[in-house]
Amino acid sequence: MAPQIAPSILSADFARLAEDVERIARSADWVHVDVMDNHFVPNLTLGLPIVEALLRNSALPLDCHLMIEDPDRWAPQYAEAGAGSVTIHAEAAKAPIRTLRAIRAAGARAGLGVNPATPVDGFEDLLGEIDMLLLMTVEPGFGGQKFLDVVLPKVRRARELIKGRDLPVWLQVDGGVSAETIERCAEAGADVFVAGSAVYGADDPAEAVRRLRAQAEEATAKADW
Ligand SMILES: O=C(CO)[C@H](O)[C@H](O)COP(=O)(O)O
Ligand SMILES: [Fe+2]
Repeated sequence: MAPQIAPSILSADFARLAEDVERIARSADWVHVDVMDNHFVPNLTLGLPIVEALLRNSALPLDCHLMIEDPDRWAPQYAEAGAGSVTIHAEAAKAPIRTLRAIRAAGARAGLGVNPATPVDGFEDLLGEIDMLLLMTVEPGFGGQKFLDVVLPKVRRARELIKGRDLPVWLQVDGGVSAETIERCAEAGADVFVAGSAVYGADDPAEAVRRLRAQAEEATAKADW
């Protein structure tokens, strides 16, 4: 699967969200939307009404990353609203299989997210229930943090597990992904790259996306997975 770039609007201008999404519309694949509830993570961002408004304004699929305490209750509503993908956190979900199935039944890709310290071994039996595995490469909660190299062996391990089962599961890295780190992520096995500050902190966000894509494609072509 060709590398996908998903700019995170966490680093966009929240007063001009539609315009900032439009700025990357022709170069990005997905728009990554970080939903934070100030309970699962110590930050508060946006919720369903804003996602619904973005859905009316964006031609790109919305990739909703739910960093919330009660994803079992909320995730299906994001899928029903029309999100392209909905990711719930393994640390937060109490009924992950039911919730992942509800996301898929509503027509969205189902994602499972794991924090930097959560191992992926133990979730291999859920791989058949998901379309994407999201590995946090920073502690969730804020944009602009430093990439955690310590997660890279887990990216490799996750790629092995996905390959071993021959499943069409996207492997997404999220946090601190930039021109300095994207190649290491691609070499380790990631194929979806979330980048917030590296895109919206650039003078030309669309060009930043194109550069990240070129780096990811080159590193993937050289990778051994
Ligand atoms: O989920 C997230 C934080 O919890 C964000 O998606 C992520 O941090 C993107 O921002 P940046 O690229 O600036 O790290
Ligand atoms: Fe995210």
